[in-house]
Amino acid sequence: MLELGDSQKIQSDARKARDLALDAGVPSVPYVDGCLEGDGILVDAMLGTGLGGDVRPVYASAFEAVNAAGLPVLAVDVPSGLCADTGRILGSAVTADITVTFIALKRGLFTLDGPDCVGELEFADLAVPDTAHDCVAPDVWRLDLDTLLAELPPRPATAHKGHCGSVLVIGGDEGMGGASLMAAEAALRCGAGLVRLATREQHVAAAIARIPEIMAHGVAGATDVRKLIDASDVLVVGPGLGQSEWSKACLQVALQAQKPCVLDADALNVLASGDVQSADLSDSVLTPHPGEAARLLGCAVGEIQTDRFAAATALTSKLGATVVLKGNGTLVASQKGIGLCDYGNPGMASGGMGDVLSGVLGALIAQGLAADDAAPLGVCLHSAAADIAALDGERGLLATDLIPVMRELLD
Ligand SMILES: NC(=O)C1=CN([C@@H]2O[C@H](COP(=O)(O)OP(=O)(O)OC[C@H]3O[C@@H](n4cnc5c(N)ncnc54)[C@H](O)[C@@H]3O)[C@@H](O)[C@H]2O)[C@@H](O)CC1
Ligand SMILES: Nc1ncnc2c1ncn2[C@@H]1O[C@H](COP(=O)(O)OP(=O)(O)O)[C@@H](O)[C@H]1O
Repeated sequence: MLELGDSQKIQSDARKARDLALDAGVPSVPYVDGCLEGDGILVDAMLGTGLGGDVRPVYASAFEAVNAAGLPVLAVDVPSGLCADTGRILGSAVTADITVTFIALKRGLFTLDGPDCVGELEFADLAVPDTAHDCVAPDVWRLDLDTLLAELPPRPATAHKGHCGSVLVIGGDEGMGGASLMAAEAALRCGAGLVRLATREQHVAAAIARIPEIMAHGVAGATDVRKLIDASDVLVVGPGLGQSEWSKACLQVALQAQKPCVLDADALNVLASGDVQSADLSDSVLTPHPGEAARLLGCAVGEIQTDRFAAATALTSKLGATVVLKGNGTLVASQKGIGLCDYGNPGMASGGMGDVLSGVLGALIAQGLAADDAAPLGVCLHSAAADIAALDGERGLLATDLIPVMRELLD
């Protein structure tokens, strides 16, 4: 046992654990620079869930030494330096190979920096009885794809395309026709009965050539879009929408329609700019990445990432919608609480991933799910598909690679 800091100051349970170790004959020596040479396993039991502000320099230098030692690291409960509540590294943290967490899963292990510090996660309940857990309501739910998939009703044998809902994707300003096309393709492949696309005229031929099942329309402005909105059940607005006058007119008419919407990308940016009048979004899903979330809340990206749980809650309260705060450990916030998706991988950091997600969500709402049920399922489906697709490698993973995998998972 290597003791870091003043052992006289160790209190409560930490002191009990130290005394037990000493009573059991575990030799104890002070931690000094260079003492980590040799072989074996490093057990990181330095700092835990009580950590408040940034770690002090003496700890930070020990963390760096642990990380540089080249030995396997097992962290107990939480890797030292990681905030168990937010998943943020508090200045410096241990990067573990395995973390054994006790009694309950801590939400910070699953989002932001958490997964990078945790390594493989093991859970030990320490035989705490269920009655103790019954006294504490979890504030975040870990989403499970199989459980969520069970909520999607099977198609009746008599189903026809009119039963499966119609999605209208609105987007694809100059230079971004691909974004709205990816959303439309994902919506069709995730089971929407009909998919229409309202886009710039110049993208129509390419859209039909790639996917003739999509009804692609060139729209010049609000009047053209309104006709398509009237024929559709769910609107997916934003992929490649841009922020031009055309973009604003398309978004405004969509919001006025009071139909369930999935708002993504530039729809969120235009909404944040205040250039359109918002509407009742209670049946809608908004899918900001941290940059878009910052614009919507009028703060810096760093503030969003400092506490993603607080940011997701603030967004759902401010906008009155189900909110998907994207990124490593995506959060789904609604009136039901916060769901956390721990599927997904860094291969997803490539253009178009969010556009595909918006189409998935549109398809699920079109098939009868409420916004706050479609969002957790769609997010898990998308990220779990990315994990399967990334078995061929994370680098070079394309957003459209997810689409056939999602189809398989859905069936
Ligand atoms: N093939 C296509 O047509 C594509 C079109 N796209 C569309 O392009 C439009 C604009 O996308 P841009 O990428 O320019 O703008 P973004 O708003 O996505 O990104 C602009 C800036 O926001 C911040 N940001 C983005 N992601 C972040 C994250 N995860 N965490 C923290 N900060 C983050 C960064 O500072 C970034 O430089 C959207 O409408 C989008 O749908 C993109 O989806 C890419 C593919
Ligand atoms: N490192 C990561 N780990 C897990 N998921 C990620 C990671 N990076 C990106 N993603 C996911 O990929 C998608 C990216 O969406 P977005 O940033 O809107 O992309 P785009 O604007 O190119 O469509 C989101 O679903 C996000 O959660």
